[in-house]
Amino acid sequence: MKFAVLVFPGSNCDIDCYKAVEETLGEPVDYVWHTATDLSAYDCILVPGGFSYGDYLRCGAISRFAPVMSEVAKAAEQGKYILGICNGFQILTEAGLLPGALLRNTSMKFRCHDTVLKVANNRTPFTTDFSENEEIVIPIAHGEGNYYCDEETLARLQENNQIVFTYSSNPNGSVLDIAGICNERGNVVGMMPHPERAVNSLLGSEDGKRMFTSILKAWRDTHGAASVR
Ligand SMILES: NC(=O)CC[C@H](N)C(=O)O
Repeated sequence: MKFAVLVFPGSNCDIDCYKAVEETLGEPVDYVWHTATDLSAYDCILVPGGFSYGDYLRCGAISRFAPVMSEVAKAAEQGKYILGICNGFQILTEAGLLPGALLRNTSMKFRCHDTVLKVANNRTPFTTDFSENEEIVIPIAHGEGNYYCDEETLARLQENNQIVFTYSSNPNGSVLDIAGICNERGNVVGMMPHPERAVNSLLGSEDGKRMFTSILKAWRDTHGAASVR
């Protein structure tokens, strides 16, 4: 299974994502610059955190126009796995690949600490290695993580089971304590907490590891035993 880690000017969690794949899964992974126009070689695209384009205008508002983003949309349509973490989540909402928007934290402060998340949906390709309603520890680091959507969208998210993670203690004002969501098909997930920073007990938690092992398992399930290395 081949992973791409997108790199925008100002990404700063790209190396963490790369290492998480390399060390947790040992699968091939490449950095892919934001000007790339071909993602056909990749099975999973990670859109990492950071401050792409300096967060100018609004987090993710400029990145959504990067050349690589039309390839990300194509990959999403093809059913490939796409995970946007923090700034990556912001970019995916700005690009319209996930509904809603990320607003300033209600505290107006950058929040950087561990959070306890509840796994609200363990049936996405990214979450099957968790149990339903399991509580896991994953850190956050953001100034604009306050998930917002209108009531109609929220009702749809609930009906389709698209709320993937919720906070046990809401750090940013997100509607319904939402920490992560998926698209209707489940192959695109966006979340504010950073699973790639929770892949080793030395980092304080290894709960994030299971997002990576889940993705690999999902891919192997759909690509047959021949894909097991
Ligand atoms: N760690 C991140 O990806 C930060 C995201 C974004 N720059 C914010 O502050 O909200």
